[in-house]
Amino acid sequence: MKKLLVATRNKGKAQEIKNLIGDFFDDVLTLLDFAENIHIIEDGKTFEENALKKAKSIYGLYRLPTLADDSGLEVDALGGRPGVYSARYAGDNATDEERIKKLLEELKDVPYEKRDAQFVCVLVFIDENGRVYQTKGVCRGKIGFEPRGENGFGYDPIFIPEGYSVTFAELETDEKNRISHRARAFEKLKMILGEIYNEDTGTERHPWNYL
Ligand SMILES: O=c1[nH]c(=O)c2ncn([C@@H]3O[C@H](COP(=O)(O)OP(=O)(O)OP(=O)(O)O)[C@@H](O)[C@H]3O)c2[nH]1
Ligand SMILES: [Mg+2]
Repeated sequence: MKKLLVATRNKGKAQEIKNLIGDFFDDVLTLLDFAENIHIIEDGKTFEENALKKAKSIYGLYRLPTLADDSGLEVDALGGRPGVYSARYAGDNATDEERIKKLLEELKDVPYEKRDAQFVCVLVFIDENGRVYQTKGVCRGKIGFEPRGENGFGYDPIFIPEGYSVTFAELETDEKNRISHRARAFEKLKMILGEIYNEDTGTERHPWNYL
């Protein structure tokens, strides 16, 4: 029975990760399944630092294969903000609605052609031997003028991915999971997992950093 621990307390993210991880593990647990309230302080300046800290903290406690996802929304007109502060953008206990409201307020005078943004996802995976692997995925798009759609989580109702006229929250779950920043980071992670866990494929090993 091969277990994966996912170092997240975010329900929307946890669900997407379960959809995206494939069949490398028999059981995928997140911190939401744990009775203890494990809290990791995300004080890194980059997604990479925070993802590594989350993965190392949980691996250090259980020594099982562990995955962490640090992600966020970078808005060009705001010089990349909220970025690593996406979760805390409107204060520690704010809701998704409050974060969206604050962002739309900050962008109220910015015209559509200047509302470019990107979602970024960095994954750090630590295998049962303590080896660390990192991948990254980016999805570019625009910030809309009002929230639209019910699917997804977080900033999804205001993010319109490139090549689309609807928001992430208006897309079917499967469609978001084909094109999102997280989907792109998972494509690369799954190549690595394939090499770690299906060693008999006879293929050349790739460099471990798939950034
Ligand atoms: O609309 C969205 N669609 C996405 O696909 C997405 N991915 C990330 N985010 C937002 O970016 C922050 C991540 O912060 P984050 O990586 O620290 O996660 P978190 O604190 O929510 O949970 P944890 O994994 O740290 O426990 C949070 O505000 C998320 O809402 C998204 N928003
Ligand atoms: Mg967090």
